[in-house]
Amino acid sequence: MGADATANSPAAAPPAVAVLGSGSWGTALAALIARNGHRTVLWGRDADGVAAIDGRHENPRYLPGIPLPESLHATTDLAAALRGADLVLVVVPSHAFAETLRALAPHRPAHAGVAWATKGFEPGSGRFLHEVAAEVLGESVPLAVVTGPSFAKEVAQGLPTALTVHSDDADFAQSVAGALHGPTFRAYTGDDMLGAELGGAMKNVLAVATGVADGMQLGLNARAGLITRGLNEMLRLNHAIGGQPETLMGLAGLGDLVLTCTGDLSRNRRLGLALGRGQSIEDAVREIGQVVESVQTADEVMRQAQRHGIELPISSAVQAVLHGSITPADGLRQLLAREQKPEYPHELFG
Ligand SMILES: NC(=O)C1=CN([C@@H]2O[C@H](COP(=O)(O)OP(=O)(O)OC[C@H]3O[C@@H](n4cnc5c(N)ncnc54)[C@H](OP(=O)(O)O)[C@@H]3O)[C@@H](O)[C@H]2O)C=CC1
Ligand SMILES: O=C(CO)COP(=O)(O)O
Repeated sequence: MGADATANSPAAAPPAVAVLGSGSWGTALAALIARNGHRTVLWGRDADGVAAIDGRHENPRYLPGIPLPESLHATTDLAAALRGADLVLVVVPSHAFAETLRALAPHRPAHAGVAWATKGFEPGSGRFLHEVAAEVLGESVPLAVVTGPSFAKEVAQGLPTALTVHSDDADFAQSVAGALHGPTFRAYTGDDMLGAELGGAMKNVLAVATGVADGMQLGLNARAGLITRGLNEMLRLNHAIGGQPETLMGLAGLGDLVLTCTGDLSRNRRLGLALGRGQSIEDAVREIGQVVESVQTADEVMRQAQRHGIELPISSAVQAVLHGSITPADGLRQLLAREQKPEYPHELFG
């Protein structure tokens, strides 16, 4: 039997990772990757928060009381965070996505691909984030989206989680998934960035709808009906834009929809609950005190729907409620008054 050529060669060092965005999700993912043994640097813009992560190994504003690994370093210096990185993971809100990419571009090591765990579209244009990334970074840079049902707090606590990494570049998807995958974290891969981004964006809007229904105490039947008809809205828009249906039936769609529509850790669901109980959107967003992506995403989902001539009654009602042009009770009346019809009038899985 021949000798194993790799037996005596040193193991390749795991890729060094720069995580950009030190809110709850960026911190949780950076902690996960550091615990997996990667050299990990977290960049944030808030000097006090960064100092606490780097010095006390805690993010007191976004993940209070959860110990972070000592091996995780944090900095406000973007160039320093990116120095020596083999992989960049962007985890800022969607409204800061393009500006963060423009800021990182001059400092990105030439071989480092860029992934993001941001959910939403570019506000104002409705562009998919992979379109923004390709334009800012260039077509040759490996790109990937990280998405799926994953509350930051639970990931930071080491609770079991599964998510998915989609990229046109299978090797890059594998490398990003490899950095995330660990004893309590399963990272799957796929090649459908369109579907994956659509699912992650739309579920935030639909979580507001179920939150509103629960806030109005409409019952468990209403919640299940909204989740399922919400999935139908996702599938129909996904079909129109050319995403793969199985992506929406997996972690990036159904999985995240169920989590966000039913889990009270969701900020989008909590916004809906508050609106359903009669609170104003301004007060609700202030009380939540973190990013609530649906506020902008509802407009961009409807922009996509109009572009493709697709009717999305639940998403449209959420948009109107978020703009204050109808009350939650009006939204409910509108949905219940719609004509009776087949559950699946069109071919979605062909
Ligand atoms: N939290 C979660 O469980 C999950 C979140 N996501 C997605 O991750 C993305 C980030 O959300 P999340 O971490 O939860 O949000 P948080 O509200 O927890 O934190 C937002 C972070 O973004 C920073 N930020 C805001 N604007 C800018 C900017 N212009 N430039 C740089 N940094 C900025 C904030 O900095 P500062 O504190 O200085 O304001 C803060 O560090 C969202 O798209 C969200 O949908 C996806 C999956 C799970
Ligand atoms: O995306 C998330 C879970 O997968 C987090 O949801 P919220 O942004 O509604 O908190």
